[in-house]
Amino acid sequence: MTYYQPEPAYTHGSQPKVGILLANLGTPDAPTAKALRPYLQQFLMDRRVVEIPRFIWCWILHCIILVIRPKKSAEKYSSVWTDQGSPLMVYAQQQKTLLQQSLAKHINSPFAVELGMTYGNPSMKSAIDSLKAQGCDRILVFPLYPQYAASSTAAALDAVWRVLLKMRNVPAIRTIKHYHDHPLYIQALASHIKAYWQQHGQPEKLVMSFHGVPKFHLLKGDPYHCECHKTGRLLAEALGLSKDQYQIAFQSRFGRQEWLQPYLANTLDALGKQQLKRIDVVCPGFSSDCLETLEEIAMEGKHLFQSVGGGEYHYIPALNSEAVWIEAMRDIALEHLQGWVSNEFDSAKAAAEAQASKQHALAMGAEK
Ligand SMILES: C=CC1=C(C)c2cc3[nH]c(cc4nc(cc5[nH]c(cc1n2)c(C)c5CCC(=O)O)C(CCC(=O)O)=C4C)c(C)c3C=C
Ligand SMILES: [Fe+2]
Ligand SMILES: [Fe+2]
Repeated sequence: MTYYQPEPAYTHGSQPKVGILLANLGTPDAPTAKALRPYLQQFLMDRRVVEIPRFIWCWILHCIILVIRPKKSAEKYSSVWTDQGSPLMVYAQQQKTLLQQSLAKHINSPFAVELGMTYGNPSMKSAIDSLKAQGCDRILVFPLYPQYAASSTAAALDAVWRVLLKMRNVPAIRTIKHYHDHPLYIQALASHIKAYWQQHGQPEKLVMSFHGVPKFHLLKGDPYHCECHKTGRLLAEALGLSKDQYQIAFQSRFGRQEWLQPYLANTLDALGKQQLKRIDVVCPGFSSDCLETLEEIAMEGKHLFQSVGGGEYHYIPALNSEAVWIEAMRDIALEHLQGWVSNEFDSAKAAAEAQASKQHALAMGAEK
């Protein structure tokens, strides 16, 4: 009997392989109360997500929330569920496949890409086990959250550490903390929004909606609020928008505590009452569409805005599997893989350096 899980057999002289672990939140296996209950339990028991003292929270969660919420959430999930499954899962799988294909054109050494979820399936353990079984002894963790938040990014990293704690032969690990201000991410968002406007025209105002977190997270040092604002400012600059042409808001408030403000619901209410002819809403913090964008923003948000006198309402889809986003993901990954893989840039640079040193040696020889 051992505390540590069994290791794949060690082979001498095998070529080191690099694994890229795409980490995302996770989603229920089905849009039913039965599938929602274990998913919400795992999610809402995470101290990163809810920081209320355990003895009080366990009681509230099990006696109230897990009795009421699974059925309500299941109804919402049903309204966005696709033939292939939950939108978050469908897009995450597409991102994984496309990133693998795109990286294959740029990396000349062995690598593998896997998808691991903080909650639900495929679990972080199954993803790391698969990478190890494929021979990866170096892993880059790439959270699909552009802005760092303790309740999203750090929760995903915790899930990775929990797996490593039970491992004898721990791989080398690198993590991507954030890319909220990365020029490639901002460019991907801007070109995606411009393409949408070319097809559908431009609104009076662009609302950028980010997932909210409790306000005390900001007061206790979580940089998420500031990173959302920086993304918003850089995106507005890239789109050439003046301050009165865009607005930042926070969605998905949960519970009674104060969350980051302004709340999206209040923003939509105010803009609707101003009788704006058209607003567009985009969610730059979500790398793919999911319940929170497709139901809360595209459906509920539209109803809110129009029920108080607002005009046209457009939800601009997330980056999902857009080519600009896959290319940005690839280049962000390559930046963090430096020294771990040999890519075509390295090969070209190495060839140029070899050529230069050869010429230098020849010249030195000629001088003698
Ligand atoms: C309880 C507090 C919550 C915090 C804090 C929180 C932070 C947070 N969440 C995301 C991204 C997503 N959240 C999603 C769903 C979702 N979020 C919460 C609660 C908190 N999130 C709940 C209870 C749920 C489940 C749905 C519901 O019952 O309302 C999703 C969508 C998942 C899907 O299956 O489609 C995403 C994505 C971030 C980025 C974040 C912190 C910045
Ligand atoms: Fe959430
Ligand atoms: Fe929500």
